[in-house]
Amino acid sequence: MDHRFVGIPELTDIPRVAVVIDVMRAFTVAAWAFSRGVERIVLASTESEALALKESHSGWLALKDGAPAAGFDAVNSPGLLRSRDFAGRTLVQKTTAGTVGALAVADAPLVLCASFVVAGPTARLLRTEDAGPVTFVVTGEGGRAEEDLACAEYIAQRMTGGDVEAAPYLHRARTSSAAADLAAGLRSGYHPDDAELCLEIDTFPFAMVARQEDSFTVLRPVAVPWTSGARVGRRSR
Ligand SMILES: O=C(O)[C@H](CS(=O)(=O)O)OP(=O)(O)O
Ligand SMILES: [Mg+2]
Repeated sequence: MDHRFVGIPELTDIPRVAVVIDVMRAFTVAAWAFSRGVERIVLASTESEALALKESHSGWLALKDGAPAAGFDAVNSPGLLRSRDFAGRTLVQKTTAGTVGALAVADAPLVLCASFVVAGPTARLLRTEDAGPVTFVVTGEGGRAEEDLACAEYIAQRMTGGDVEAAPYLHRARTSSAAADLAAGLRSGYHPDDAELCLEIDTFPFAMVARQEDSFTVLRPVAVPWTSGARVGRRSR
C-alpha cells in the first residue's frame, strides 16, 4: 500500500489518515498513563498553555518533557509513571516532538498516536477501519528518527495482517541515537528503565485516537480486541 512516511516539517496538507509516531517517549508515556487510569489526554502546544489548562480545570494534571518543573505533576518518563495512580484524571501533555506532531495533523479525519507498546492494536484498528494509505508522521529528528521510522514501518507491515517479525524493527530502535541517549541518562526527567519500556511490543490492548473535543485535541484509548469489528469512525471534513 502507498503509505507516506513524513517528518513534521514536510506536512503540507491535511492527511486523510494520520498515525503519529513517538517511541521515545511521548506516546509510550501516553499509553502508560492510560494504563495507570488516565481517562483522557489533552494535547497542549506550549508549556504555558499546559499550565493554564491545568489551572482552569479542577482536577486536571499537567505533564511535560525535560526536567521536573513547578506546576507540573509528571514528566515524560514511562519508568516514572508506571507506579503512579491517575484513576479518572485528565492529563495535559506537552512534549518536544510527539505532541507537536499530533497537533500538526489534528484536523485529519482519523488521527492515531502510536509507539511500539500499542503497535498491534494500532495496526488492527487501521485494518478494521479499512484505512487505506496512511500518512505516518515520524516525529523525531525532523522525520529521520530511526526509532520512530522503524515503528512506523512495523505498524505498516502489521496492517497487512500477516505475521511480522518484530526483532529487526526493535533492533533499529534499540540502536538509535535516541535510545543511546536515554540509556546513557542524557535526557532529563528520566528513569533507567525508560529505553527498555519504550522497546516493548504490544504491552497494551488499546490504540490511541486523537479527536477534536470542544476546542481541545484529546487523546483517548480505544480497546481493540484481536477479532475486533468495532469501528471508531472518521470525522467528515
Ligand atoms: O522526552 C523526550 O523523550 C523528548 C524530548 S527530548 O528529546 O528528550 O528533549 O520528547 P518527545 O516529544 O517525547 O520526543
Ligand atoms: Mg521522540
